[in-house]
Amino acid sequence: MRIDLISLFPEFVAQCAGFGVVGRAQERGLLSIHGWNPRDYAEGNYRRVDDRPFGGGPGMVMMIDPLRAAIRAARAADPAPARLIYLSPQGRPLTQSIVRELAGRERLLLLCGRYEGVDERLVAGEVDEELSIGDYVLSGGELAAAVVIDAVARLQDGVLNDADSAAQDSFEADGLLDCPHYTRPVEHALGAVPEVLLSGNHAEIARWRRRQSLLRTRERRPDLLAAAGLGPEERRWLDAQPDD
Ligand SMILES: c1cc(-c2cnc[nH]2)ccn1
Repeated sequence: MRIDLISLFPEFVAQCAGFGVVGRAQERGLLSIHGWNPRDYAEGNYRRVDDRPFGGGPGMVMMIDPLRAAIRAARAADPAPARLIYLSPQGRPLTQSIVRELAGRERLLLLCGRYEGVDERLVAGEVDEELSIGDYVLSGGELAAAVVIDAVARLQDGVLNDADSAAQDSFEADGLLDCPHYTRPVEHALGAVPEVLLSGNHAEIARWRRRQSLLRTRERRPDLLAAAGLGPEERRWLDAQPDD
């Protein structure tokens, strides 16, 4: 997968993407990330990329032309077509199913705004879709872009090894919250490891983990249960008393 990033701080995202699974994916040629800085396309002595908002108010707005030139340069750098995704609080909330859809694309173009945002005419004229990673305001879209890159990189063929893929299970496999995890020591002042996990009975361990995921999801994110497609035994678990 090729990812082109239009940002005033492309190195910020490249740094975030340089560690762990995503860093390894780049080293192995499974993922490439290219940065395009609108300031490199800004004109005038000060290479201006932002200006005051019409209508007054605080902050600055990113100007159309430097962004548009950077977007065009990014598109021209590779023949593969790509939709332009603008990371903004006004976007569609990012979910694992959206991540799966993005991960299937050959190429992503990610636009990161700064300041109060981007001139709406650029959004209307160039942006294909807007994505939000949550209902809060960041200093810019770069952290959101790093989240998208990490999530889609993990789904590229060959990126996750067996150890890594375990961490993919919860949302990826069934849309539920993950079950609790334990490791050595068995006994600790903070408590012991649940007996079933020491039993070696893999069927019982799998049932226990699934039940814990369901109970934890019901407790913390009941909104996720509707889409989980529960079987009859799982419904019984949820209908039973909490300590059954
Ligand atoms: C995506 C982008 C943003 C954001 C971009 N610029 C300020 N906040 C917030 C949430 N999700």
